[in-house]
Amino acid sequence: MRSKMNENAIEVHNLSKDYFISSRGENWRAVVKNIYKPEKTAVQAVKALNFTIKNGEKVGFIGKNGAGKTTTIKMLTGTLFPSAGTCRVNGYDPTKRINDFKKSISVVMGNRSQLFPDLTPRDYLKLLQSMYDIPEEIFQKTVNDLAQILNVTSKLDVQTRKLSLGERMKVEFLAGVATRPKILFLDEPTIGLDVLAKRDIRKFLLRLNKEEKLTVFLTSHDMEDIATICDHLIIVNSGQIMWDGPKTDLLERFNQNKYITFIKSENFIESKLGTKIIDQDDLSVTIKVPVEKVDDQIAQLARDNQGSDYQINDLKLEDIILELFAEEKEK
Ligand SMILES: Nc1ncnc2c1ncn2[C@@H]1O[C@H](COP(=O)(O)OP(=O)(O)OP(=O)(O)O)[C@@H](O)[C@H]1O
Repeated sequence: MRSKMNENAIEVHNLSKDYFISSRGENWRAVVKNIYKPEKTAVQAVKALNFTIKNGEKVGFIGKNGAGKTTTIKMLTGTLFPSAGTCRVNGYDPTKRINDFKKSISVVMGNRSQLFPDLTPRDYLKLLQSMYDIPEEIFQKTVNDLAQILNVTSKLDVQTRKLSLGERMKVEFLAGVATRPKILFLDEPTIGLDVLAKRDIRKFLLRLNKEEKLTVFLTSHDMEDIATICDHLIIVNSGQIMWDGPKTDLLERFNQNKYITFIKSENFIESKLGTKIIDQDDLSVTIKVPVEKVDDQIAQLARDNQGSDYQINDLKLEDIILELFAEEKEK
């Protein structure tokens, strides 16, 4: 049943997913035994997730490989049943897979195309138009506007198999939003794309979010994607939530420090630094220093003749997330 207006876009309560995999056995005896009585081991991919996403938020769902991101998206979009817990998406229970629910969301996966290689994008879009029963005039305007923002107008009548990866992904995006979903789920959507294609897609998402209040749920290993698009971050580790909150809160938590990167001198001695090394190679080294100590630290390094070409940088989102994972490991 549809819940009331002004609802949250996504509500997740204790959502869990276990996969069961059968082991083949270490020797032929075990293999034969397994045929008659298969032994199954459970993989806990998602462990009791709880989070809420408001309408119109742009959420970055971040985690290392195997953290449970795709599994979560599959449960939120109704392609996988949870082992425990519940979720509501646009007020619907995804497991019911009713048409109104399916029409209210779209999914774009960077590694799986939804287009038909033999059709042109325009033919595919017409198919969507009739499936979603969208009036001709509105649909044409939507497609033309969106194609222009994405710089793919000239590609709409080219057979899909002849498009480059970037052009195809742009058409996937276009098709994803041409049906006017309320939530767009994106799983690694810019994987393998060049900087220009990424820029067009980021601009496109920000515009749709602003103008249409489209809720965006994005998983990406590209921290530039996350940093430019998202305002709410959920970081997962081994199927559990490690951080859930506004991006600004996370940046603030780490903004008491700066990174200093410099070229090592011939006299460079690690033990003289007196501070944590973040990264180093044969040529350069990066250290983390509290903001108020940056000047003193550089003066000291210069006095000790430790290096040259000092550069002071803020911690980027990518660095912060790496530090969060490091903190978690130390616990
Ligand atoms: N069909 C499946 N059967 C068994 N185990 C699975 C299946 N799909 C995923 N897993 C396991 O569940 C865990 C979570 O996988 P998932 O694909 O959700 O991670 P992810 O965060 O999306 O990773 P990536 O960033 O690499 O895409 C992993 O340990 C994975 O091996």
